[in-house]
Amino acid sequence: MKFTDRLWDSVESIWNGYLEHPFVTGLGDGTLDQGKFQHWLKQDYVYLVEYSRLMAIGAEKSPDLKTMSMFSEMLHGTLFGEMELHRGYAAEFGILEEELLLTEASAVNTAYTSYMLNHAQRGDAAAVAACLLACAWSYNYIGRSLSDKYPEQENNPYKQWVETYSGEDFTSLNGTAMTLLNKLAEGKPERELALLEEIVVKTSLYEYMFWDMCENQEEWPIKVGL
Ligand SMILES: Cc1ncc(C[n+]2csc(CCO)c2C)c(N)n1
Repeated sequence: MKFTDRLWDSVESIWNGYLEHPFVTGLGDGTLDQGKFQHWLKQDYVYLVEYSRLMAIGAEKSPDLKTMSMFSEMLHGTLFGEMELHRGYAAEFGILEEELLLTEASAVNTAYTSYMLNHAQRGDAAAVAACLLACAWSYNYIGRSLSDKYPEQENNPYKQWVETYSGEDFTSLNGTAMTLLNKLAEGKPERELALLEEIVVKTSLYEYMFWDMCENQEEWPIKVGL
């Protein structure tokens, strides 16, 4: 049994919760409020900057060249594939990239990226791969589920979103993330596997909190004007 099969059993119920989340169903049927989507766009752009640091840490901690190439492939896919989707939507809304980059990360966003960076810095390459997995896998899972459930996408303003995350490039990046963790987890004792599993479950819960944060357009509980 692959390590990712064991992980699937631990996250399945959380991930099925994403599919019922109003933000996610709104993306699928096109009814999502534009202000909520723009909140996601801005928060996610600065999230992806921190997420990119993870893959650079993974490359640095890689035990061999093949592993380094896989982290690097994901880093390239994020900076030049995924973030291009954000830049495209931002241009449609008249938002400049500088404005995206000036977004102050919300409380949930900060907690999520800090959690991953903490594990990535303290742990080995397997811990870094565990931090990356839920993000790549769950978005591909959501994208594919939405394109099955809502095959009629012609008038959906979020069509590009659904197509990007369900498409070949992201399915392949997700495959890389899964192979990477399965390979790095090989031969590890149960105590270490349990920690990797905890990271994947906690990041899955953070993913749920990120959807909630976007649905409710949350930032921080009190505005202090930093
Ligand atoms: C909060 C949040 N979680 C996951 C993703 C999706 N994602 C992050 S990296 C990656 C793979 C390589 O780009 C994918 C699919 C996101 N955008 N925002």
